[in-house]
Formats: sequence, C-alpha cells, structure tokens
Amino acid sequence: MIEQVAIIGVGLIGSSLGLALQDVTEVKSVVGIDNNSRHVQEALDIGAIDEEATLKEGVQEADLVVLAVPVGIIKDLVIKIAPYLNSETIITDVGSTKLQLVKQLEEIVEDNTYIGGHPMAGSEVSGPSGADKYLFENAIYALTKSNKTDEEALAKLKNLVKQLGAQPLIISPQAHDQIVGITSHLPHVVAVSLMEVVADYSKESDLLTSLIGGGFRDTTRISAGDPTMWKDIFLNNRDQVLEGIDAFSNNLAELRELIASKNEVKLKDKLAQIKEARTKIPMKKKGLLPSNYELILTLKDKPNQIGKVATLLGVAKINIQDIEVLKVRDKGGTVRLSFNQEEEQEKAYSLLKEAEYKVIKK
Ligand SMILES: NC(=O)c1ccc[n+]([C@@H]2O[C@H](COP(=O)([O-])OP(=O)(O)OC[C@H]3O[C@@H](n4cnc5c(N)ncnc54)[C@H](O)[C@@H]3O)[C@@H](O)[C@H]2O)c1
Ligand SMILES: O=C(O)C(=O)C[C@]1(C(=O)O)C=C[C@@H](O)C=C1
Repeated sequence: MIEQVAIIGVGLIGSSLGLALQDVTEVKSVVGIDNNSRHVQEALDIGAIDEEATLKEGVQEADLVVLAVPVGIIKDLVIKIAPYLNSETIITDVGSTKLQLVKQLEEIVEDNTYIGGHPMAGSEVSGPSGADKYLFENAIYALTKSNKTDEEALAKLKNLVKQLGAQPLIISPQAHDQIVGITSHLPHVVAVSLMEVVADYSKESDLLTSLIGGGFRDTTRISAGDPTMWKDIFLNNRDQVLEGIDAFSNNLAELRELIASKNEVKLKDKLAQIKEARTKIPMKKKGLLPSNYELILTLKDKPNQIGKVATLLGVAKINIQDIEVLKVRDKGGTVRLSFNQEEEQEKAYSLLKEAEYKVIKK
C-alpha cells in the first residue's frame, strides 16, 4: 500500500499530483519538499500537500518518493536522499526524459526500486499557481520497465496512476525517449524557433502584433514554457532532439523548394497529404492532443456573453469541459469550448446555431 507520499518539487506537476492524490483513498498523507519557500507556502495554501518536510524527514517515512523537479537535478537529489530511504520505499519521477535517468537512478538506488514516470500532460505555466487537480485525468502516464524493474513495485505504481484518473503506459526508457523526442520535444524546438522569428519581425513593425491570429497562438503557446525545464529536456534527450531537428529542417527545405519553384501540383499534394495525416491523429486521448470535441464560437462585445452561453448549455445538461478565450481581437471575442463527448459537442452545436450564434465545429 502507498500511504505516505513525499513530493520533491511542488511546482506545476508536483502540486497537481499532490492535489490529485488527496482523492486517492489509500494515500493518507502527502508531504512536500522544495527549495522555494513561496512554492511550499502556495502548495500548502491550495491543499496540494499536507505539510512541508525536510528532505531527510520526508523520505524517511515515505512509501513513495516522487521527484518533480527539472530533469537536470534529479540525479543529484536522488544521491542526497539515498541514505535516508527505507528499503521498501519506491522512488519515481515525473521527468520528461527517461533513458539517462533510468540508467543513472537504477544504479544509485540499488537497494530500492526506481520506476521512471512521465505524465503526458502539462502546460507552459510553472509553479504551484498553475496546478490543476484534474491535470492527469485521461492523460497517458508513461511508466518505464527495464530488466531491473521490480514487477511488484511497478504494479503498485500502475495502480496509483490509474487512481489518479490517468492511463498508465508501460514502456522501455529507449522507446519513450524516441517517441517524445518527436511528439513533444521537437514541437517545443519548433515553437521556440518560430516565436523568435516573429519576435524579430515585430521589432521592425508595430503592426505585426495587430495582425497576429489564432495560428500564431496555436503554434507558439508552448514556447512560453520554463527555460530551465526545457534546457534540461533538450540536453538529456540530445540525440533524439537533434534527429528531429534534422528531419524537420529537411522537410522545411523541401517545402521551401516547392514554394520557390512555384510547383503548384506538388505543393498542393503535399498540403493535402499533411491535412489527411493530421486528421487521422486520434484526438481523444489527452496525452496525445489536449483538445477533445471542440466548438469555436464568436461572441459580441457585450456583458455576460459567456454567461448566456454557459446557461444555455447548462440548462440542456451539457457539460463544458473547458472554455478558452482566444485572444484574437480586442473587441468581441472568440471562445473555444471543449466537450468530453461527441454527442455533447453535437447537441451544443445545434443549440447554439438555433440561438443564432456564429459557431463552427473543430
Ligand atoms: N510542465 C510540463 O508540462 C511537464 C509535463 C510533464 C512532466 N514535466 C516534468 O516535470 C518536472 C517538473 O516540471 P514542472 O513543470 O512542475 O516545473 P516547475 O518549475 O513548475 O516545478 C519545479 C519545482 O521544483 C523545485 N525545485 C527546483 N530545484 C529544487 C531542488 N534542488 N530541491 C527542491 N525543489 C527544487 C522548484 O522550486 C519548483 O517548485 C520536470 O522534470 C519536467 O520535465 C513537466
Ligand atoms: O501542453 C503543453 O503545454 C505541453 O507542452 C505539455 C507537454 C507536451 O505535451 O509536450 C510538454 C512536456 C511534458 O513532458 C509533457 C507534456
């Protein structure tokens, strides 16, 4: 049984985990350790942890120790806590890369069980202020398996992950890093690079920011992520990230060539192929893509417009899973509504159309 949990690093992921653990019946207490006292206080205030602890106290009593700090400092912290661990304690982390960590940590904590973890859910916000109790709901949660993995500990952790509402995915550290190198780390590289190009152009023209639209927002949101966290991820999964950048650069060069040579047929073919590939990616799993069933709604610039929509759908017992105001223009607003189920999306669409809202399905 996992009754006592110690979370080292009560930032976005650590505090989200702490909040979610409050609803897991077998867990009786969650203590938090962080070198940022403001974060500790915030985590206490939002109820993500029951109490603060020192590294020594926290891990001595714990059945499970979760490291939720940037990847680059996990190893040193595990070296620090190793002398205090009791032999039954399971150690895990939530770091975004796995291969190097699993190799290093399995050696450091020989007498204990280390299982690498990575919830495929997060955001560009850091610290406990961005914590979300439901962050892991339906998210894929990778747990690593190597030839040293203790099956009993893995089963315990898998069970806990399920109780968080997430979907455990048992995977080798190698396969994990190869995949997220392409699905998570490369998109971040691209977003950063794109953002830099736009930022450079915006120095030359004030008008640039007036003409910025949804495409920019969709493709660059993640570039606002924490620099330390992403520096560590890129360096820890260096080979995969470099491979991704090379593939991306080649692809970009091909696209450039089709545009430069005005090759209408091939350009359109390529765009059609990519459109099809994008449509085929399953959107339902949070871990794969965070959008579920969505409607994009344009509202007038008047008070209580969102309230009216929420009431209309609420009366019809349609649960809005998420609302996001897309900052596309100053006056009026475009709002993205997400639903968990297709039927809810359909029903909401019909109701909003009937009420003469400007609405499109995504
Ligand atoms: N943000 C995401 O989208 C996301 C998603 C999945 C996994 N991850 C991984 O989760 C981990 C944490 O990311 P986050 O987004 O929660 O970052 P965060 O910056 O919000 O939180 C990190 C916390 O660790 C604390 N910390 C730093 N050094 C410390 C030390 N030496 N001792 C104790 N505490 C220390 C910080 O004060 C902070 O509270 C990273 O390894 C990241 O790769 C992040
Ligand atoms: O949605 C986001 O903000 C994220 O970038 C989260 C995201 C990702 O999906 O790539 C980023 C890194 C983490 O390791 C896991 C999740």
